[in-house]
Amino acid sequence: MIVANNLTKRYPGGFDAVRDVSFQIGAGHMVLITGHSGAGKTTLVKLIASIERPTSGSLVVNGQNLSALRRSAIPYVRRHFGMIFQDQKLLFDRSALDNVMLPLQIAGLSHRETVRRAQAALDKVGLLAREKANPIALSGGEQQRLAIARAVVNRPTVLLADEPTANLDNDSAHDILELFADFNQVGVTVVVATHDQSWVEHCRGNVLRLDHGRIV
Ligand SMILES: Nc1ncnc2c1ncn2[C@@H]1O[C@H](COP(=O)(O)OP(=O)(O)OP(=O)(O)O)[C@@H](O)[C@H]1O
Repeated sequence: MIVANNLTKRYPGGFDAVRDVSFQIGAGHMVLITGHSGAGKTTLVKLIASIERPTSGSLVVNGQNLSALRRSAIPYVRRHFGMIFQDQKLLFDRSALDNVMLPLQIAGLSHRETVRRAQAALDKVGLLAREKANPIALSGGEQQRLAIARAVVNRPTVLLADEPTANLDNDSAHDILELFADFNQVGVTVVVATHDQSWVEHCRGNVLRLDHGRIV
């Protein structure tokens, strides 16, 4: 469950990218954040991911008030999130499998369990046959699926994505939407910021539309 009350983010310089926003996202729901360019979508996703901190208001995720957290507690909270950002930050000096193994290595899992889970995640996104490939050798859609495998390998309760289908052709974009829907089917809360209209149809009533930082 994600509950925002009167959430505001003011960037240095005094610009309010998110203004007095309140909403609730139920556990296991799939919710779209949409709106014009500059409306505040990325900022809202970063607030939920605790990459940015609110200037005022409260944001409670899975019962924890992120606005009141000590900085040192943030990495622990982030473990509940799988995150997919426009700049995927894939490591191009490692194989696809190594990229997906990384979060599990950081979490301290045994090598055997790390390989097993990373291969299962690659299988889920249809990339197991490419496990040894360098990400540079993958298409845009495949790189995005690799980023998704890495985001879900830690079994997050919330999957957050910012424009996950930007720069993809229609077919690849559709595959990504289906993948998110599959994770949502098994109970993962999915929050996606996008301009892509095909997601609006899929998410039906669960759309947060932003206009100049406010929900409309
Ligand atoms: N770090 C920052 N410092 C100052 N202003 C910022 C910063 N990040 C974003 N902004 C401003 O906040 C507003 C909202 O930006 P944001 O990236 O959240 O919008 P968006 O809806 O995701 O846009 P887009 O669809 O173009 O990615 C914009 O006017 C942007 O210029």
